[in-house]
Formats: sequence, structure tokens, C-alpha cells
Amino acid sequence: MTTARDPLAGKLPVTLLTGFLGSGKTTLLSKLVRHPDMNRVAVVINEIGEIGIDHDIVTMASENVALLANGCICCSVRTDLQDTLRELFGQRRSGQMVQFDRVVIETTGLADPAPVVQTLSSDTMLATHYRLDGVVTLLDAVNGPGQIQSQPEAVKQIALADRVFVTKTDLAPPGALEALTATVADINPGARVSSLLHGEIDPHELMGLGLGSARAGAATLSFLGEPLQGEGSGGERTLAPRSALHDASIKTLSLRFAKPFTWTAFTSAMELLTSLRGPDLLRVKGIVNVDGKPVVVQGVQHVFHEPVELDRWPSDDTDTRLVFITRRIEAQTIRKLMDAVVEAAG
Ligand SMILES: Nc1nc2c(ncn2[C@@H]2O[C@H](COP(=O)(O)OP(=O)(O)OP(=O)(O)O)[C@@H](O)[C@H]2O)c(=O)[nH]1
Repeated sequence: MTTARDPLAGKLPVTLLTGFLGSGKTTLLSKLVRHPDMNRVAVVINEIGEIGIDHDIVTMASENVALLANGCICCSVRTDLQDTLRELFGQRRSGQMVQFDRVVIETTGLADPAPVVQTLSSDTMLATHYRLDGVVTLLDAVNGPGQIQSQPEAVKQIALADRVFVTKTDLAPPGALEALTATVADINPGARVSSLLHGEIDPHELMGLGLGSARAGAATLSFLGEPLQGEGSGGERTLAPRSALHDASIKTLSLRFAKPFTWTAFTSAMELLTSLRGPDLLRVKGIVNVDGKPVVVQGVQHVFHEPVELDRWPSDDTDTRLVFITRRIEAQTIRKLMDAVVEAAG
């Protein structure tokens, strides 16, 4: 990978909407697509593995694509998401399709969102035209705690989120939002958590969540503000062991490096790490000091998105700070590996 000043310019932002079954995704989408500020969005509902789900937002045309009165495109995918995104782009370019300027993909409630994220960056054609703007995960205030304990995919959806919205707090006992906020923070300290009732939301809350917004400044890099356990050492947390999570092997590791990296050394370390442990590397986010310059990096499992070089550091802190969400990897393993590669690179 190479750094570029703004590799995201001109690409269509994609928001990935996840959340366990019944968490309120369709409710949210049905409000969103009717919002005046969302009039040029293409909504892709990825229904793989689900049969006959009748999303009320979609008045399905025979080819499973519907054009809403306000210009929204709704499209239901039962086969191949990649093909659908390619086709949508092709039709947009040739004028057969509304000039949509954003895509929202709703994944099936049981899905692990990581493959969809990977698809976006590993498929060359898709990566040229689309960029992941953020992962939004809905979490049911009533059923969420049980799902987190029993369903690894629910944990994965939270682990990959940029923002988590807790839905149905009106049905939940007092304190449910606070408790779930703490649980989410254990799984993914970088995700902002707020409540969402009956899908009522300002669409802008869902935009500009990911890397594309990194250059907006420190606020969007809040995940880097995690307290680290000692300068130069790796902070490590096992996910909420007290709540007996099903997949308690998922950990959030925060690493800080004072010495700047060369880009070659950093990418070599990441390449080695992903080749050795890719499937267990659920998410990596961070800001890297590359020869003094701040570069924001983000990866999901073995796929790294194009890094973004910031114009300036968001604060006085110019250390490299990386947050890893991993399964069965210790902080010291990553640190040793990175140190070794940096040393070898001279
Ligand atoms: N009380 C209450 N009900 C809600 C809220 N949000 C969604 N619901 C209801 O929860 C139910 C499930 O919502 P959906 O939007 O269908 O959930 P989904 O995530 O699309 O479900 P799947 O397609 O099965 O994955 C519906 O009956 C909604 O009306 C909320 O904030 N409060």
C-alpha cells in the first residue's frame, strides 16, 4: 500500500447498516429514505440467507429494484452484492440510473459484516468507485444483552461499528442504555453509542463516520484517546469477561509507539501480522507517525483500506496509536512483531 493525499476523493460513500435480527434496521431505513436530505441514496438490502422478507420500504419491481418518489433507489440482493454494486455504478454512469451520491447497504441481521467491508476494498473495481464511509450497528435495548452473550455475530457487528445506536429503549428497563453503552465500550471503545427511537434520526448522524472524516480533526479520532497502560507498552482488555460473553477471546488492544515509522516498516509489520493472523484481526484503526506525518490507517481482518495522510496532527500527541480488536492475540505478540520488523527494516 502507498499513501496518497486524498485517495477517497470522488468515491461514492457507502454506509454499512448492521444489527441483529429485529434490531430496527428496516424501521430506520424506511424513515431515512423518505428524509429530504437522503434523496439521492441507493439502498441495497442484502438478503442473502433470508427468504421472503418483505421490507416495507421496498415496493419491489420485478428486477428487485425500486425507485422511490424522492429519487431513492431501493434494491434487494439475494445473490451477489459485488455484482449489484458494479451494476448500480455502471447504470449510474450510463445515465440509466439516478445519479445517486451515497449507498447504504443493509446486511442481514445474522451476518458478520466483515466480508462486506472486505468486498468493498478487495474488489478492485468496487474499491475504485466506492469507499466505506462507516459501519452503523443497531443494538436492541431489550434483546441486545442476550444476543451479545449468545451470538458471536452480534459481538462482531459491534466490534466493527463506527457508531452504535441502541434501539427500543422505550421498551427496556431504566438503565438499559447505560448498561449497553458500557458493554459496547468493552467490545469497541472507539464506537460512539447513542439511542435511537423508532428510527427517528437526522441522516447526517450516519454520514462521515469512517476514514473519510478523519481529516475533520480530533473529534472523529476519538478512538485514539483510549487510556493506555503505560507509555510504550501495550494496553489490553479482554472483552467484558464479567458478562460471560460467548466469545470472550475477543480483546481490544491499544498500542502506542513513540518512535516514528517509515512507511515501509509499518506496512511490512502489518503485512506480516495480517498474513499470520488475518482472520483473528477483526479490526485495526489508528494514526501512524510516518516520518513525522500523521497517517490514518484502518483495516478489517486481512484487508487494509487505503491510508489517509492528514494535513496536520489532530493534537500535540504525535505518537503512533493503534487500536486492534482481535481474537486470541495478545498485545505483546503484536508489539514484539512490530518491534522486530521495525528493527529489521533498520
Ligand atoms: N418500541 C419500539 N419498537 C421499535 C423500535 N425500533 C424498531 N421497532 C420495532 O421492532 C420491530 C423490528 O424492527 P425492524 O425494523 O423490522 O428490524 P430489522 O432489524 O429490520 O429486522 P430483520 O430484518 O429481521 O433483521 C418492528 O416491529 C419495529 O416496529 C423502537 O425504537 N421502539
